[in-house]
Amino acid sequence: MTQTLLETDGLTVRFGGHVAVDGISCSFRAGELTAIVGPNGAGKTTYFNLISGQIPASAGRVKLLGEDITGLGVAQRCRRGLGRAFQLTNLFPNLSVLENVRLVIQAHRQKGFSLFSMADSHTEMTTAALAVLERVRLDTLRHNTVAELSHGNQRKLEVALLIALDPMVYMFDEPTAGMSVDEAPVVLDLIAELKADRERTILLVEHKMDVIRSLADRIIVLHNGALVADGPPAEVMASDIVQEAYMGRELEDV
Ligand SMILES: Nc1ncnc2c1ncn2[C@@H]1O[C@H](COP(=O)(O)OP(=O)(O)OP(=O)(O)O)[C@@H](O)[C@H]1O
Repeated sequence: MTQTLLETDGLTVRFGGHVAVDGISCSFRAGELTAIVGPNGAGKTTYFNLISGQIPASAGRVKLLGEDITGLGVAQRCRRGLGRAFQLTNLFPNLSVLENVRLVIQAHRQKGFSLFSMADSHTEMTTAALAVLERVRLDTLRHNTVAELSHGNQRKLEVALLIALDPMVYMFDEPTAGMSVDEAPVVLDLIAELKADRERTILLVEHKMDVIRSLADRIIVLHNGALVADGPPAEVMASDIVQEAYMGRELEDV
């Protein structure tokens, strides 16, 4: 049986009187790409924020590889294998693209500091960083600073940094938003490549139907903070519940 990597169990967050994520219980298995869809304000980003630890849950649990990580912060979850695309604002805009990737690799490996191994590991980490940059076709821009990159290339760098972390769970939030028609396929191909590695699971918040169709093995639908549909793409997209959610009609009766 395919291994469950990530689970949320009754995950809930309230902002004042508003329940933004309402008791979501869901499991994510290795080798699966799950698209998370729903109308604006459905709770998709908030669900992501709860999983990655950006905001604390009001109730419920998050489990990674069966272990309860609800009480852990973002960095601790990241170290355990939960990877969400970086906010580039958290990086070093005046360092080069290569330096940024190398720093992530270095931080991730957390090797003990040794003068003898330092030179070797520096060379090895540079090689590893370059390999990651080649995968997103940013190797030719490796000496540019992050601040000099176009928006599309900054998004590609976000994906590169995530790959450098080598997580068990990849979380992408509209990874091709703002990219040109030329730039988007590189990122989509990469996500398809990551998916081919049957040991990871990928969560994708996405509005673009063509992207969902080409990548998703499964779709979960959120509406008013609740999980209202879960299944294979063709089935879910054809369901009344999704048709109604996207038409903006009420779901109370469902
Ligand atoms: N920090 C917050 N304080 C108060 N309300 C919030 C907060 N964050 C989100 N919300 C509310 O929670 C609900 C869900 O928002 P969320 O951004 O998760 O939706 P979404 O499905 O990601 O929408 P979109 O597709 O527009 O990005 C919305 O009503 C939003 O206004």
